[in-house]
Amino acid sequence: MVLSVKNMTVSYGSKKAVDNISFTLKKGNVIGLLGANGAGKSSTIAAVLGVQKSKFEELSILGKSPIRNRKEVFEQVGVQFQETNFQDKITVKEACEQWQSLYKKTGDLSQLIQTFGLEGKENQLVKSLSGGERQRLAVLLALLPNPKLVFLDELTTGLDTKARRILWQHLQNMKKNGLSIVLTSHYMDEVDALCDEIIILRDGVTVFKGTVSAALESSKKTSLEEAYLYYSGEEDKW
Ligand SMILES: Nc1ncnc2c1ncn2[C@@H]1O[C@H](COP(=O)(O)OP(=O)(O)OP(=O)(O)O)[C@@H](O)[C@H]1O
Repeated sequence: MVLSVKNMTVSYGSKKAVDNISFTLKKGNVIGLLGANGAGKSSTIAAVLGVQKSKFEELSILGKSPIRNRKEVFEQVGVQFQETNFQDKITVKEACEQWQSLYKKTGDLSQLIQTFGLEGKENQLVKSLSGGERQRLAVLLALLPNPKLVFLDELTTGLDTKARRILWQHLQNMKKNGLSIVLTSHYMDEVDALCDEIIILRDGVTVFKGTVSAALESSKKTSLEEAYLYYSGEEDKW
């Protein structure tokens, strides 16, 4: 297993933000964490990465503890944050080089710059990139260590239709080459295109875990969006 989480709970004071979540992820598979705003997706990722305190029976990434074997594990793991905080006066190239220096081995930077449509923008300040370009840079940085597992938080928020489809295509190819992905998304077309399995969280509780087709079957809905709304408790709620 690339990732194994058993009975993990994240609490903020007396509030349980994630209640007893369990899941596993195999090589080359994609799992989607879904749920309304505040359902516990980011807290789950932070706890799995070991940056948020949690209680658990088991937590292992590539067979090791991300807490005890932090350095070793994170050589092989990429993380895209919802809002990557870049320094004010840093260029695209400098941001990539800074990120590269954190890892012993990285993938081919110029290839990735091409893949993510940032060629010709290497010397541009990151803060002057468009929102979509900055988002693509954040995904590029997550993939820069040539990871075995990558965490993508709100992967294509802010990307236009074409950019989303190109990105899905790239991820599907990387998946075929064995990349495992944990992603959060509010877009069910994206989930449908990429995920082998989904977990739907509602107030921190896992209300559905399984494949997209199992979600359709058990909810008796005809689209993933409807099934998602049914499970997440967002139906008819503003
Ligand atoms: N540091 C914190 N202290 C107290 N409560 C927190 C903290 N971080 C998150 N929470 C609460 O925990 C719950 C889960 O938040 P989390 O950010 O994990 O949700 P999410 O599913 O990622 O939401 P979104 O879709 O809006 O990003 C929310 O009710 C949130 O207000």
